[in-house]
Amino acid sequence: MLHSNSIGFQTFSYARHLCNSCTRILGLESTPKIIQYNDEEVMLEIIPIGIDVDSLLARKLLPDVKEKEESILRLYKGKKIIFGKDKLDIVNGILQKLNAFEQFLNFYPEWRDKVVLIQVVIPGNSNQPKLESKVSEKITSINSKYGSLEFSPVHFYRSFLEQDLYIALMKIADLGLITVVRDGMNTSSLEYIVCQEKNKNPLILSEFTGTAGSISGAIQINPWNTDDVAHQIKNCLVMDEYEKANRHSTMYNFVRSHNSEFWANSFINAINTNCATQSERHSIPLLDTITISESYKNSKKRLILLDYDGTLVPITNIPANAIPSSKTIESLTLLCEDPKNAVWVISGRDSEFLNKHLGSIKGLGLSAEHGGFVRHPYRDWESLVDQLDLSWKTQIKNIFDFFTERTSGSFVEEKVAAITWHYRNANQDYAMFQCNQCHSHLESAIASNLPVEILVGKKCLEVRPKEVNKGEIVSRLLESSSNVGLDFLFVAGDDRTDEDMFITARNYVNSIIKEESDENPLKLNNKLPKSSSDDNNASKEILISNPNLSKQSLDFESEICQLKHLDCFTVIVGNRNKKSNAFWNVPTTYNITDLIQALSKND
Ligand SMILES: O=P(O)(O)OC[C@H]1O[C@H](O[C@H]2O[C@H](CO)[C@@H](O)[C@H](O)[C@H]2O)[C@H](O)[C@@H](O)[C@@H]1O
Repeated sequence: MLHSNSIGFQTFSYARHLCNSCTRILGLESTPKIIQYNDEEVMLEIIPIGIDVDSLLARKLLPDVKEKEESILRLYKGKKIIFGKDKLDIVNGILQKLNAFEQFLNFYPEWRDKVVLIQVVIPGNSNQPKLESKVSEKITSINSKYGSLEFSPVHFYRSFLEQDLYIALMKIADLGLITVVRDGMNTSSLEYIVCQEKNKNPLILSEFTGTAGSISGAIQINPWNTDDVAHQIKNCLVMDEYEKANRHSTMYNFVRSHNSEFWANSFINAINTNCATQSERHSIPLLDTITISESYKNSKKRLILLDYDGTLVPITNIPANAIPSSKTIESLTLLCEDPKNAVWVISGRDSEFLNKHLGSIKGLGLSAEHGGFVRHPYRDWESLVDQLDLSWKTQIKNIFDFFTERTSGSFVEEKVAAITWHYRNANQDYAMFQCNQCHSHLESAIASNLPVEILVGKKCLEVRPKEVNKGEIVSRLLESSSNVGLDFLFVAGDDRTDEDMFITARNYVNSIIKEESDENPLKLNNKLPKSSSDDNNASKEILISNPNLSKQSLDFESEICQLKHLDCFTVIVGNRNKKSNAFWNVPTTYNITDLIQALSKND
């Protein structure tokens, strides 16, 4: 399933169950609409099944059907007919139905000779001899207790039902009774509603059916609640015509509008939309180094924001060993020496580590623990988490220690305001399993009660304060007066926490465009692509952020640049097929090192 682009579900709860299983068993990240799998997005759609209403409406008028209706009515003259058709499977709730019907006859003796339950049972997916004998016993017991020589309250047909007879039974029924304890795309309820177009008789529907979520005019029941179902049977048999008509019209309108054609179209639309989004996403272009070099050269005020692990420095097995190369240090030093540049390393590492390896670079800005601490160039470290309650750390540490003891090779990295459990050096299959257990425990038992966010990192689980993220620190830097008049913005990162930086950069560019378009509406509007009025911001943003465009676009871009020039380059390091908010991609940290070296010598 996880190799699909889209998965369609009958109900929201089925989609939720899959999400939960993927998060808890496989450790995947998910939202109610998306499961993240191997850098791919599996889209979850709720598309309840529909039936071919028109052909059923036509079929029910056939003379054969009419004939069968008349013969059944003759057979059960003077009786109310309750109808049910189910497969002989444990989940179809036949026993629950019989129990409820028995209770109804028990509670309401005045109805004993006046109602018949016609129960059609078709063979199930497997042989169910035990269930079959229980059902037979129950029917015999009801019929002997409440029936007579002339009349049996339960009429049981065990066979495949010919279509015309099935339609005739649904047309003449006074009540449809569906008591399944679990099902998916069962269409019996929909067929019953269409067949009742004229009589408008009610439907009792188990809350566990796949259609219960959409058929709001039905009487919903829990099939395990025998007494309630018994009472509802009686209420339906005495329901007034006005209520019947109201309930039926709600159900019928839904079934008509959500027919099989609508169902098929919903699937096709979902697949088209999702595939289009995914193919767009798959084309994160490789960073055009000529364009960025030219842009760098022509700019006068630059902001350069770099993540550390996986961006400036390759991933290593032991965090302490991930240290910058001399080439990286030299390039950063040169970049910082240029008065046009403000250069920052924004990392999840703690301040002590960043100080040790990057602290001596003059003019370099540092941000530690995902923005919890900052060191402006030539200043001391400043804490942004002073006011936060960090008492949760002890509780999280205890949980991480528990998993560390049981996962050989894993360890805990404790920082001031965050805490990380690393398992890169443990047996991977087992560690992944442990990580999922730990994650699941944190999500269900801890996260909702504590002011924290849980992050699935690269072979690690990290817990940090909710209020802290890299986007916040980027936002502060962009808003700071020292960055007014910025004309070159470069942001590079490799993991989930860096996405917050990309999003903030994108929003910043969009806000500038909005400002410009508000100030110069004519000039900008004349230049906007005509077909994309709803998408104006996005188009403009791409034009600004992605200078590698067609001639026509470049003309438009240069027009914007005259208003206010800003070239923004957001770059994701690693797999270019990965979902990201960055516009550009480079495959490895070495490309970043080469790039910053080239830029530092470029001016
Ligand atoms: O924001 P970053 O600079 O990317 O830091 C994120 C985390 O990086 C470190 O862990 C990761 O890198 C280690 C060294 O390559 C690797 O062994 C580990 O598996 C990775 O998860 C760091 O230890 C964490 O504190 C940072 O939050």
